[in-house]
Amino acid sequence: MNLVKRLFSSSNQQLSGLPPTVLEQLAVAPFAVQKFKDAGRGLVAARDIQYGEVLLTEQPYVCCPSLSNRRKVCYHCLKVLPTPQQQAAGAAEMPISSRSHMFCSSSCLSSAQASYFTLESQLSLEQLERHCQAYGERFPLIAARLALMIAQDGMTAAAQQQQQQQGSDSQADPEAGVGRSSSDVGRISRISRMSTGSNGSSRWSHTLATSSMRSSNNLGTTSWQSSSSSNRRQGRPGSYSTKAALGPAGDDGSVHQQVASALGFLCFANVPPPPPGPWAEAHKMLARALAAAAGNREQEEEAAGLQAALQGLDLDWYVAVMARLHLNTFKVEAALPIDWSQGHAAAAAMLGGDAASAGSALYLLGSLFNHSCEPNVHVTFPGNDSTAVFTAARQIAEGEQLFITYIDAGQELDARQEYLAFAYGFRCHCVRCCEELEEQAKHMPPQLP
Ligand SMILES: C[S@@+](CC[C@H](N)C(=O)[O-])C[C@H]1O[C@@H](n2cnc3c(N)ncnc32)[C@H](O)[C@@H]1O
Repeated sequence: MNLVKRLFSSSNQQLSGLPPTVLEQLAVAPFAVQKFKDAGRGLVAARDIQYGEVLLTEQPYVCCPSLSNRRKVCYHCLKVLPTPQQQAAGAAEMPISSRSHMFCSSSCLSSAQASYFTLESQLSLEQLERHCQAYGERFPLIAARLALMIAQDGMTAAAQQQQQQQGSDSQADPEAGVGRSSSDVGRISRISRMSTGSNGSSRWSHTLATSSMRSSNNLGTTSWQSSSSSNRRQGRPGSYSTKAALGPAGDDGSVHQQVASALGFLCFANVPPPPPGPWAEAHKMLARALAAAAGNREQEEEAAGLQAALQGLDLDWYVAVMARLHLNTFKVEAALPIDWSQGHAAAAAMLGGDAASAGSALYLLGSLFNHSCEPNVHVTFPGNDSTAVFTAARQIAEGEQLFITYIDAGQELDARQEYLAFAYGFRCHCVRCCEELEEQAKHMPPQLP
């Protein structure tokens, strides 16, 4: 514990931005956060760790099912749903269907409704889903879920504020406005802040990097290319920090601020303006769907609250979110039932493509694990849902850095190096890569003088 505190306090300013939930988990974890020269923050064993020890069990901050397996997993927690045979045998809880989405339990449906699904059920994300299918993208759907969480909160906050105001107006002098409670005032200012962002203007065109901004991003000097070949671009020095674009972080209780605080602490890819075309296209589709929902609302206050929230979800916000999702999202691997009647999809599932994935999820503390092609920590999803369990893959000594693998570590050296540079913007110098590079160099033909 002392080591955790020492490492934590001796590290740079970025660590003070860790969200409270992450700090709580870190306080009981057998590891600490440390800053590394070439890899940004990472996690280090705070004591000797035994092989097979569970280091962390984490729920996702946000997750989303893969398009190909949407009807096989819970729309909220990604739990694999019982097969029709299991349902018929009465061996499992019956899934609940709502608006063509499946939920594993009524509590998952209620949690989804309280967060994003009430609003989502009133609009269509079909166009965005088609776009994701066309580009093989999964992150726009997570960004959409975050946007729905923020928009639904803006909408309900405005409606509640109206109700409270009506209640207090009937008791107090309406002209003096003395019936407005302090929480009303907080909500009013919160909605107006959400609509203008941190500086009240669009940030995309004029927020250029300064060296201090770049230093808050561990990719500041590296090149980055998106994992989607359709939006390849080279990260250049001179691109800017996108943290401000997430909106003001804080604790006024709004989901917008919570999301800004949570995502603001994650590392992100430098995305120089203009934004990648497919990102701008996807954002337009999302904004259109949300705006249509605002237009369809009967309650004036709700519509106004939704409109106000939407202004904070501009293209800058979207790019800032996507720049984080690309570097930090995990694929949730689950034991999905294989439908052998779907020959092609069954083959893809066997080969471990997207068909084998329950979905994608973002973990806040889990995002601090750096990569090695010979990891000492394994990530599994033993509950067949989005709860990630990080386990020691061997005995680890106090002070050793903890690594997971971001890729299929069974690949050859060149493929691993190429993919890590392409998708995560770094050159891997793990022990295995260094040894294999050395071996490769021995077999290179001698250079002519
Ligand atoms: C999921 S984050 C890991 C935490 C990150 N280091 C941070 O400061 O938040 C992924 C990013 O960390 C950096 N990274 C992870 N493993 C690395 C490694 N072995 N060598 C260099 N950079 C690494 C890369 O910039 C990568 O895009």
